[in-house]
Amino acid sequence: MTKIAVCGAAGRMGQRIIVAAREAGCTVSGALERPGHEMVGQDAGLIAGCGALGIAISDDLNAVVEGCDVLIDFTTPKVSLKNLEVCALKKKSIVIGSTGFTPEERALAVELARDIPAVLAPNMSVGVNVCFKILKDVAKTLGDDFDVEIVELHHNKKKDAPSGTAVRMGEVVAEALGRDYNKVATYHREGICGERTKEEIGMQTVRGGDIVGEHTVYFIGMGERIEISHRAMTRDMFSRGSVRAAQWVVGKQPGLYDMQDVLGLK
Ligand SMILES: NC(=O)c1ccc[n+]([C@@H]2O[C@H](COP(=O)([O-])OP(=O)(O)OC[C@H]3O[C@@H](n4cnc5c(N)ncnc54)[C@H](O)[C@@H]3O)[C@@H](O)[C@H]2O)c1
Ligand SMILES: O=C(O)C1=N[C@H](C(=O)O)CCC1
Repeated sequence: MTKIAVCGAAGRMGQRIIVAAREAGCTVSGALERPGHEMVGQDAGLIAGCGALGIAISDDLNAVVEGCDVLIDFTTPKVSLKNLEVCALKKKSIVIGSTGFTPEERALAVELARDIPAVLAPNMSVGVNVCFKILKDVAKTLGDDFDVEIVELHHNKKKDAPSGTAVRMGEVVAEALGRDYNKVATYHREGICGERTKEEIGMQTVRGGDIVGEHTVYFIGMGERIEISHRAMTRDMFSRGSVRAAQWVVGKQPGLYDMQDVLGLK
């Protein structure tokens, strides 16, 4: 039985991951929260709503990592990089779902995962990862004749924008079209901003209420339009995906993997 520890245990995702780990027959060996969090000391299972587990939420990163096979971390990029560093020191695996990494932070993650197997993915759902695959084919087939715009919608508590999933969708499309995402991504249009260039990929963000997560990539041509959409109705496919990644990653060769590797979609 895989021993899973969860970082961000009292968060929206952390709670669902604890439930998913139990449902998958894994042992929840530890649960972490930030020092000073009001849930530190409380039973992780009671907080997640799946009954007492006898595992108190802790703020002791070293002790929790020591006791697990793999740490599942849904927090923030800075916290995730620290967790990756500690997992590397203790030769443990890690699955990171946090989003909002800068290119420099991502490069650091690759470096830190040199000696341990790690998964870093902006979206753990099967559906979104199948969309990544479809988007590559569609973009390649349509080529430069269609304008690409990406719109994402999330809840009003989300801290990063655009979503990690939207950024990855933009990267996949840009790569398929032979463009540099960092040069062609267009996050803002206001005033007399001029006609749209052929290369740009528009990225639009909507925030409100309790939207779990919705993404649409528009391929807009002359007289026709293709829309590829994914709508998440609950967080459960993210949490189940992260547990699947945790079970997969333990024992793999060191290096930084993504969900496409886990699902065999490459
Ligand atoms: N990859 C995916 O499939 C996927 C799906 C959903 C959310 N996310 C991402 O996961 C992250 C978390 O999302 P959320 O909605 O659960 O947020 P949240 O704010 O509900 O939960 C984050 C939790 O991390 C805790 N935390 C902060 N610093 C910590 C530290 N130093 N040690 C331990 N815990 C710490 C917070 O107290 C909080 O409880 C975001 O980056 C989000 O974009 C990814
Ligand atoms: O709720 C969130 O936050 C989500 N974040 C991920 C992202 O940024 O792509 C995945 C969907 C939910």
